[in-house]
Amino acid sequence: MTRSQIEYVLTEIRQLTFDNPFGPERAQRIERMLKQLGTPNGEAHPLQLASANFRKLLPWIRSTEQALLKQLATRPLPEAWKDRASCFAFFALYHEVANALDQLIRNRAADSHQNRQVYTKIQQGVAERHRLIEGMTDRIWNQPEHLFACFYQLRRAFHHIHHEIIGDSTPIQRLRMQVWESVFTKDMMSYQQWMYEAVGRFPTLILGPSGSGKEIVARAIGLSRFIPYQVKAGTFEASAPDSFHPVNLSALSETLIESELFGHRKGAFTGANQDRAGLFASAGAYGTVFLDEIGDVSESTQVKLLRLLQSGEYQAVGDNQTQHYSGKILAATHKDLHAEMQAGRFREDFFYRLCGDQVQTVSLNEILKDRPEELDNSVHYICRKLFGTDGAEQLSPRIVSTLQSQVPVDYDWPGNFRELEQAVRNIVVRNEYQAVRRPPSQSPTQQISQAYQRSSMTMAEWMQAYAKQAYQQLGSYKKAAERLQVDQRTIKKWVDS
Ligand SMILES: Nc1ncnc2c1ncn2[C@@H]1O[C@H](COP(=O)(O)OP(=O)(O)OP(=O)(O)O)[C@@H](O)[C@H]1O
Repeated sequence: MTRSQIEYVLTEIRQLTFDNPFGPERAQRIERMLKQLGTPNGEAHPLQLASANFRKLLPWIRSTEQALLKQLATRPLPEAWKDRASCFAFFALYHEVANALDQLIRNRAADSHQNRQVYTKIQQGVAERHRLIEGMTDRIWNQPEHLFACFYQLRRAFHHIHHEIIGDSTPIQRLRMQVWESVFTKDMMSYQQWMYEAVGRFPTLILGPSGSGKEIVARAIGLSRFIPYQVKAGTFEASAPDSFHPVNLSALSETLIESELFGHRKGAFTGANQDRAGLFASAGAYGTVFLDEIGDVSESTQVKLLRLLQSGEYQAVGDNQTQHYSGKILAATHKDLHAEMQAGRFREDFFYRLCGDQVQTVSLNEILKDRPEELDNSVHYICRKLFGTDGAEQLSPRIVSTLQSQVPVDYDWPGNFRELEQAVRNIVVRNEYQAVRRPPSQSPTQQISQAYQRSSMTMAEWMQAYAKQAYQQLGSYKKAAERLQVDQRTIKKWVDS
């Protein structure tokens, strides 16, 4: 290879190393590089989880590396190339061990023998590239165990985001990019050098309509956390596949929520027959607790969670000893939290503590508007989950055509993917799906003014709607009762009815 070819590859690979793998720039860059470099002579790279173009590019990496090392045997690296050469070494070594990392991910159980084999490969890989990384003083190169932990995290994140968040529409591509950034930030280099611990603990709020994949996004983020590797034990400090701890807060009573999250002591309440550790204790420092339906929790739980977010401190129910949680918190809701805050049902301080970062999921309607073919993809994905690959091949074309003939073209899928899953099951069983159209949603003010013009509400409905409007506007039962000059309990009865 010529010197200018080597320099070109070094420059582009530096960009490629830190490009978001789910962004359009990466695919464009790879295509440009292949155009510039031509088809490689080497064997196709056996990397499994990669696009065809990327596999074609990898032999170029190998030959650039050989040419570079040959050149380095006679003269030192130009100063301006050093940083790029180190990135190049990172990229080349990562892809050399990527299949072995995939194997670790597939083999869910911790296996110290397998971990040690990959670790040794990384150590050898660093040694072989010592001339490419000369002068580099950062942790990545001086602690192979840190490099291993970074590689393992990168691969896990790629794997989970790729496999969990399905679809080729633009909004879904954007969502995958957003999730990658939520894990690694936009500055991957600083993340891997020194930000990984702190950023890993940033709480993240996932917002979006019901059934639009908030839990899927939470799983992808939670399972992609950085976990240090312990050389002596041959294990990671926590088991990655067991590090995600979800809880649906709307399904539990107040006492159960606190017991589930914080644990309880024996005798703390009726039925507490023995001590029990809560989710925060089980999750540990490298775990993630996912608080689903956070918009539904009471003020008292919000206060306890706020304390935990601020100081890491909490107490088990019936215990006065303080415990600490230093893992990650993810929370999700389909509710409009700004409206909830205005109405006084969601604390502002809690909201701001929760959203170290925010991710917004996408409705099925938005996806289908952008790319109608996604209906086929989603149905195929759902059928594969229900009946396996062969079943999906057989069933999904029939299901798609039934949907197309029975569901109006402009149907907006209010229940999102969950509704589509239901539709698939209905068609499998009864060969039909009856989509229920909802009336377009109106604000309380619109409803009241229409009803006023048409005199279409009963007196009781009128009082109820008026009380709700006052409650939403003023933010508390007390203030609404004062304004409407009625008893607070009356307001509460109307609002909650
Ligand atoms: N992009 C997608 N493609 C196909 N199926 C999806 C997608 N996103 C979500 N699903 C499926 O839709 C169902 C609902 O997803 P999930 O539980 O994550 O939604 P949610 O937003 O958390 O809902 P809720 O607000 O009710 O908790 C799941 O079975 C999931 O597998």
